[in-house]
Parts: sequence; C-alpha cells; structure tokens
Amino acid sequence: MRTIGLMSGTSLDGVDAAWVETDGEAIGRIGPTVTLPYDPGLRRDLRRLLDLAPALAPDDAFLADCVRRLTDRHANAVARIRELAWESFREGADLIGFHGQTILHRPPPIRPGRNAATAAEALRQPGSTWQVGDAALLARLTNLPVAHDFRSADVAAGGQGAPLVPIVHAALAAALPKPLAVLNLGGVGNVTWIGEGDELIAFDTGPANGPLDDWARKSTGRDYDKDGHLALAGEPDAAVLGRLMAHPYLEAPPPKSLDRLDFSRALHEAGADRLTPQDGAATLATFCALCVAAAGRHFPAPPLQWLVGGGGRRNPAIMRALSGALEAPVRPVEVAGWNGDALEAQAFGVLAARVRRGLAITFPGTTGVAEPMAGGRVVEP
Ligand SMILES: Nc1ncnc2c1ncn2[C@@H]1O[C@H](COP(=O)(O)OP(=O)(O)OP(=O)(O)O)[C@@H](O)[C@H]1O
Ligand SMILES: CC(=O)N[C@H]1[C@@H]2OC[C@@H](O2)[C@@H](O)[C@@H]1O[C@H](C)C(=O)O
Repeated sequence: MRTIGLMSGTSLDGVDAAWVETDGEAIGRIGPTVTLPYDPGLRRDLRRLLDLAPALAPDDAFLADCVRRLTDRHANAVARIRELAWESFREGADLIGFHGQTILHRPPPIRPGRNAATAAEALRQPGSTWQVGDAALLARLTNLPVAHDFRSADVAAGGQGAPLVPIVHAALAAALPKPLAVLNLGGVGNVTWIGEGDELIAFDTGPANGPLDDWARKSTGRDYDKDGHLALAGEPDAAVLGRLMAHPYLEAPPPKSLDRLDFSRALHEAGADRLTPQDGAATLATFCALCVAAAGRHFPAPPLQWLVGGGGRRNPAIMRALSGALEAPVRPVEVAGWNGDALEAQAFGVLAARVRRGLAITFPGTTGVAEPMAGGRVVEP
C-alpha cells in the first residue's frame, strides 16, 4: 500500500507527513516527507485545549473549531506529499494514517498497588485517551480512506494505549545489531528496546521537550530553546533534580505511558519554576536525560547503542546530558539511515496498513495488553 502517515505530536509544533510503501510488515519505498508548522494561533489554542481537556464536552464549540483547523492543516500536508510523490513516482496514494492530536491521555494506573491502593481498585479504573481530528472530513477532503483512532481499543482492553511506534522501530532495525534502544524525544520521551531475539519492550521515559518548551516560552517568549542556547548557558540544579528523580513513575516497571502534562505538578513542587531561565532550562534538559537513564534500568540487557529521533536530538544540551548519563554510545537515528524528523509520521503510514489488514498494532511488551491486539478504524471517503 502507498500510505501517507500523519503525526501531530505532543510538542504541538505542527504536523509531520510522510509517504511510505508497506504491507504493514516490511517497509518498501520511502517517499517524500514534510512538516507543516501550525500557525501561532492554532498552537496556542491547542495548548489551551490540553488544559481544558479534562472538563471538555465532546460537542464544545471551541473544540470543534480547533478540530476543523487541525484537520484542514492535515489535508494541506497530504496535498503537499501527493504533489511531491507525483513529481518523483507519478503514482497516487492508497491510504492515510491519521494519528490526530492527543489532548488527554489517562492510561490505566501504571502499577496496581502503587498508584492505586489495591489491584482491584486499579481494575475499576479504566483508562481513557483522547485524540482529536475529524477523520471523516479528512477522507472527504482527500478522497482517500483514512485509518485513525489507533489507541482507544488498546486502552479499553486495559493497555496503556502508547507507545505505538515500537513495532515500526523493530521493522526498521531488522538488520541492526541487538540489543538496541531507539529513543524518541518529542514533548514526551519514549523508548523501544529490541532484544537479540527481537523481543520488544517499549514505554514512555518521562518528560522530554514539553516542559522545556513551556519554560522557554515563559522565559524568552520563543516556542523552544533553539539549539539548547538557554540550557547550555546554565547549570542543572542538583537539589531540584534530586526531588524530581524521586517521582514514582521512574521506578515503576513498564508498561507505562504519560500525558504531556503529567509532570507539571511535580516540576512545580520540586522548585523547578523558581530557577533562573538558564538554570531552569539546564535542569529540564538534564532531567529529560536522567529519565532516559532510569528507563534503561528496566531493560533486560544493556543496549549496544541508543539511536535518538525526534526534535530533542537537535538540542545539544539534551544530547550532552544523555551521553553523560548513558553507558552506550548515543547517536541520532540518521546514523542508521533513518529520518529522525519523519519517523513517527512514517510509522503511522505503516500502522495504517496494519489496521487495514487487521494485524496487531499493540503488544504485551509495548502497551501491556494481554495479547497482541488489532486496533484502529478505517473511514472511507
Ligand atoms: N534546533 C532545535 N534545538 C532545540 N530543540 C529543538 C530543535 N528542533 C526541535 N526541537 C525540539 O523538538 C520539539 C519537537 O519535537 P518533535 O517534533 O519530535 O515532537 P512531537 O512529535 O510533537 O512530540 P511526541 O513525539 O511527544 O509526540 C520542539 O518542540 C523543540 O522542543
Ligand atoms: C498518548 C500519546 O499521544 N502519546 C504519544 C506521546 O508522544 C511521545 C510519547 O507520548 C508516545 O508514547 C506517544 O507517541 C508515539 C508516537 C507512540 O505512540 O509511539
């Protein structure tokens, strides 16, 4: 299938789109990729939606307006990819994979007995996850079938609903030496550990760029700490880091996943927001790396290397802290020939093909579902 994968991640910076040819198992020709940034108004409104989400009615007018603008932007990204693919291949697309924008993610408690008072209480707390975007509208606007709603069946079955990309990391890494860790540093961090027998363990590591972006916006008015300038001019605060590293999420064994705002209160209580702009940024960049090191302690065997994708690999303060905190070499995914900006979008093309074929998209080692599970839905134009 000639798929167009679309991902708008927790950083709320825009939509990544990518052309991938795949049967959902093997990855064939990889085509053009684009990122269409959101305009500042949409970015601001989506950020507001995250705060409003817990109390938002599904038919809220502000939500509906955001969803329409978001879906339009995705349709623009599809149009651009089609133009580029036509120039290269003279072929049309078969299927879109549309992740949508996560505005709320409340997976089941990560560890019965720790987060919930008892295992029975945990079972009484079903999770929920909410990705917004109008798949039927996107199908109409593009005249293509759209695979969407990738996470909710998994959460309904007791899974974490995230991460979903690990199966695609494993497909891409087929020929690489194992054990291998693939790290994505978006708003939230997530890692995939692939063992020698292709065993998969994947989970969210902790906050990555999300708190740093909020911090940069508050202290400099910019959307993010470009090239880590602010962080590199400061010193990480050991006391704040010590308090943050005591967060129970880090020690809890996988499966586990996070909402973009899950650490907001912990960051405030640890005193991160009382630091200078530079020291605050240095502390948050280091915290991102220390969360990754804590994640590594849950692997069955140490990885030979860490391959890093997502925008965080462009932040030298984060990369330096990672190299300091991890024992194996830390390299951008480009060393394996992958595209670290488009990897997630490509993955949603592959996942769309899997949804179309009814193949499993979540696994006991990734989201913690009891059995490998199909999910997602396809809406026809
Ligand atoms: N040159 C750069 N210097 C520093 N940070 C950067 C740079 N380029 C990108 N980033 C960071 O990367 C972020 C975007 O990363 P990415 O696009 O991987 O996130 P996402 O896909 O939205 O998130 P997620 O993977 O959590 O869903 C930006 O918000 C910024 O913090
Ligand atoms: C609920 C949700 O949207 N989670 C995202 C988020 O962003 C990074 C991390 O948290 C990851 O678990 C997931 O995205 C990637 C694409 C995934 O599912 O693999």
